[in-house]
Amino acid sequence: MSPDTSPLDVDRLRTTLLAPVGPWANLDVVERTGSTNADLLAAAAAGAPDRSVLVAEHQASGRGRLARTWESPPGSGITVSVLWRPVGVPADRFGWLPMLGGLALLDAVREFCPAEAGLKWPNDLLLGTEQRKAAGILAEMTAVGGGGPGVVLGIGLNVAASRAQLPAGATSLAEEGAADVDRSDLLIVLLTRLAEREAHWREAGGDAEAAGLHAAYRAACLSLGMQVRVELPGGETRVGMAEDIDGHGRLLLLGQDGARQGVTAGDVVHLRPASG
Ligand SMILES: Nc1ncnc2c1ncn2[C@@H]1O[C@H](COP(=O)(O)OP(=O)(O)OP(=O)(O)O)[C@@H](O)[C@H]1O
Ligand SMILES: O=C(O)CCCC[C@@H]1SC[C@@H]2NC(=O)N[C@@H]21
Repeated sequence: MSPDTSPLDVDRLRTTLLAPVGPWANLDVVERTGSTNADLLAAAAAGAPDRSVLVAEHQASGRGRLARTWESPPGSGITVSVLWRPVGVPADRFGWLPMLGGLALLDAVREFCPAEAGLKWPNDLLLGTEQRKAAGILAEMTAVGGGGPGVVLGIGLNVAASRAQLPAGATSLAEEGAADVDRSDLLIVLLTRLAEREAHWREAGGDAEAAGLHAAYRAACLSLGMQVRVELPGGETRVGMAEDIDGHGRLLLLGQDGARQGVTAGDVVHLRPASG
């Protein structure tokens, strides 16, 4: 399997996705950068508009949660960041954006890949019978000022890479039965689904229940119903049944003593099956 797919068709992306035809205000595709999230956060601080998109063919220092790295063999996947400034939505509801992004990603992946797909709370897309990680999502708040509160949501998705090119435990669409995926087609579907879900959420004032997000996420989340061990900063761990996601996007754990505790996504160092 070759890691190389055709280069992204920038003209087609722009004519399909940019206003007035499409939902996005700005779309740049760069050949190479360090991190699309870092670049778009800097652009946001300099006043980049709501609904800006940045895509990289080669991302040399992609970042994941908690200063981890995101590895992406050049031209073999999708590395994209979007900027939203959801005017009118209270910032304490922005915690739903990574999950909204996960649902849009799942919609897109299911159109191209026959394998079983689901979401691991809060930010991973898992594929196949072994439930390996094929994509990750990183949401970062924009700096205060620079055009109102906003969020940069970054998505890394493995499309054509072989397992040998990826970190242990990872997989790609190609490895799970989706050969020869056209990355431009996939990116168009992904950015369309992202814009639809976010517009719906924004119209609902960020209310995940009203936007139907809560129910959709519950149905897509593989973590729910499992006994899990959550490692928190400082080495603290919590074990319990992952019962639900609450209105703020926190994972509700039901402990063996019957007590319920909410876990915030940003605090999770690791979330694993309790037996693992
Ligand atoms: N292209 C990639 N595909 C899949 N996984 C990757 C890729 N690049 C990096 N990773 C892994 O993603 C991890 C970051 O994701 P995250 O913070 O969700 O941790 P995790 O290991 O997936 O979760 P957990 O420890 O809770 O099981 C990195 O530590 C890295 O091992
Ligand atoms: O699994 C994770 O922890 C999240 C990974 C997020 C990776 C994407 S790739 C595009 C964007 N730019 C980055 O530097 N990170 C995100």
